[in-house]
Amino acid sequence: MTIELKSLTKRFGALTAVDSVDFDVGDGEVLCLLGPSGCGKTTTLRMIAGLEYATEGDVVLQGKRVNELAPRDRNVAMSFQFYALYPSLTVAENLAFPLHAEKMSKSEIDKRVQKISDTLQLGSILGRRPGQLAEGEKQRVAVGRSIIRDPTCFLFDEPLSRLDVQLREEMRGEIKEVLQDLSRPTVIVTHDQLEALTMADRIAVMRDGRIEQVDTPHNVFQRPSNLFVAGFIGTPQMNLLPATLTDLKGDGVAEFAVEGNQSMIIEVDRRVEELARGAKVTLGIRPRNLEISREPSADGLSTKIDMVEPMGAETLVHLKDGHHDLRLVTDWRVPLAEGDHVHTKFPPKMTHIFTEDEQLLRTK
Ligand SMILES: Nc1ncnc2c1ncn2[C@@H]1O[C@H](COP(=O)(O)OP(=O)(O)OP(=O)(O)O)[C@@H](O)[C@H]1O
Repeated sequence: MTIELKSLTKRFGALTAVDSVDFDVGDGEVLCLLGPSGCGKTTTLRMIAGLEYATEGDVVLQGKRVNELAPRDRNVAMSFQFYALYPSLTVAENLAFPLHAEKMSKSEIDKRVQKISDTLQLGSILGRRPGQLAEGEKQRVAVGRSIIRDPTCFLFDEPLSRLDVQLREEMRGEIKEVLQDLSRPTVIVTHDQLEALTMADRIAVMRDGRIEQVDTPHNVFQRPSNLFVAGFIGTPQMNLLPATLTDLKGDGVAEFAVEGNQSMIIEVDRRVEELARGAKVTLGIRPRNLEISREPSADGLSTKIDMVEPMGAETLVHLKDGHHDLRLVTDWRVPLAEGDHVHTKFPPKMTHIFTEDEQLLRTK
């Protein structure tokens, strides 16, 4: 492991900005720190870079504890945005710029520029100035400039936040490819879940200074370890319904009383059998997993269509069951009218169960 954080904690006076954070990042691995504003992402990154000192815990880079080392002695590359090229310098000069501070020979600098230019396919534009580049090209040069120093690890803080949507989409894939080729550990801070889901090998979801889950993008989405992660990851947001387990029918089939007096019988995780009747739970189901039908049945709730929002290939339907708002995404072609009464079905095994302590009831 080349970046290891051990019980890393940062306090600013009475505020614990980062609270006993543990994770490690291997060579060639991209870990995204994801979470709402103020949850401690940037402070964690700054402690790895040495721009903030840890109050407690350790930062270990390539097996060596670096807590007391100054940023320049850690040989990490930290960049905030892939932007701001020097307009009067050529692409080659922009790329070489960070190397001048390192007192490198001209031939070594040329070699590095050549290598980066090959990796990012900048060969044909090396002699141009930023004003003569397309936006996507400028971005590639900016990425190149931030990785040319060959540090032990890369740290990026919201690297794509200033870009427009289309460029962001292009750059996500491109940066991921480049980082994979470089075989260094990378930590990227973002509050944009799409960025994390597409660029990360693993995502660390943070809240209030703590890590809630560190896992692959697939697992963070499919098996959120608690209610916070479930609600934070996924757009539109997962439907979360407070309910009480009223009966167990065997084989993971259970009856729930959903707040507001409706009950339904659905197939869920078999571990539901470990809960006692009367247990308070939260049922979580993604909007794309809900189904609607005109016929009432026991495996769902009767609802009324509150709003229909076309989203191109899919339609977002807002439903009300009297007490809750449910979101459903469908490509259903049958016309749906606002005010219609429909039955909202919870298909087998699509519903997550969160226990009273907000943790996911896990499959064995
Ligand atoms: N130098 C500082 N002095 C005092 N408090 C600070 C300092 N730096 C950060 N904080 C506080 O620590 C907490 C975590 O901040 P941090 O910038 O790490 O969050 P973040 O998750 O990166 O947020 P954002 O996405 O908004 O950048 C916040 O409450 C912030 O106000």
